[in-house]
Amino acid sequence: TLEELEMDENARKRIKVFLNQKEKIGELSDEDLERLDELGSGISGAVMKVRHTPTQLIMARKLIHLIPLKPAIKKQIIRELKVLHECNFPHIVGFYGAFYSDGDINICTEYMDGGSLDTILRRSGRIPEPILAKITSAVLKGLSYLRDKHAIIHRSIKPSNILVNSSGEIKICDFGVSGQLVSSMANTFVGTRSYMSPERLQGEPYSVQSDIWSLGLSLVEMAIGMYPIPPPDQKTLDMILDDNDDSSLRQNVIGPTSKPLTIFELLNYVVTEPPTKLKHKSFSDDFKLFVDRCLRKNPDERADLKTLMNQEWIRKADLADVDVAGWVCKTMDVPP
Ligand SMILES: COC(=O)c1c[nH]c2ncccc12
Repeated sequence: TLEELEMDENARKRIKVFLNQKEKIGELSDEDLERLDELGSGISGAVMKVRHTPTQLIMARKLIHLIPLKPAIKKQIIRELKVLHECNFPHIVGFYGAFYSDGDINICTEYMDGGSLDTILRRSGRIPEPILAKITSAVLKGLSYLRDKHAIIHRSIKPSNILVNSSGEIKICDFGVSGQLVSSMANTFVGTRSYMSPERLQGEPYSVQSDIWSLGLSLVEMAIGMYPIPPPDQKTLDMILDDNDDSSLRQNVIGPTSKPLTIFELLNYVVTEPPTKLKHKSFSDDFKLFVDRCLRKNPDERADLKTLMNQEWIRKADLADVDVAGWVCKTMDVPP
């Protein structure tokens, strides 16, 4: 129940509002959803902004195209996704329901008007450290909720799976709640970049420690504004991060000096080379220490959730008063 979870009062209220809106929905179906906008076309499927006509609720609808799917497998995935109805937490995106319709698994969730952090990053260049600290605290709480209450590990922490809205809420989505869906999608990995930990890339058994690696890599990317493998050389980093006003101009002039790595070279880099570090005077020592604790190649040396939640950088973040809502509205031209 919500009572047993430590939540502040207004977080509890928001979840109650969400749940009683959800009661009006009943069974979701394709003909009740009116397409409004495209939110993102990832590799695993597209995400649309939709309106549920019977209730007028605005939702995000993710379509996962999995062919061929035997009816028994489809039914198992939809059944396993029902666990999402019990995932009610301030830092987990709300779930309205899942259904199957002409070849697609449809997952309908809460619409977040600030969108995902990869979109934000493309718009804003990079994310200020105080905002990143709030984001990290939210992600750590979300990961510990999933593990402690549902024994789930996320499996794909990355900027595109962290969502924000104009109320300043920060939530994670797209976690591996359905084992069957995870295995049905296992060999559909496509893409030019990876947030996977070295142990997972090498097919070793992995745990929530693997999510910690992905969090660390995502933090470096959001802090410097570019995918951090291979790590940019110090000159490029100084060029990007030194607070002279024409740094954005010079950033275009500089550009990547070496040719981009192929996906194989990139994955090989993660497994064979030393981990990326955050090195620049514009970042606090606490932040650099936190990232170092996340980006250890040996999962046993990598800090665990509990340790990270007690790190100085996070303790200060939880006490800090940061206007996340204002930052989201300014960055995404969303009305406050
Ligand atoms: C996979 O889920 C999503 O991408 C999203 C869930 N809710 C959203 N709201 C805005 C943008 C993307 C999403």
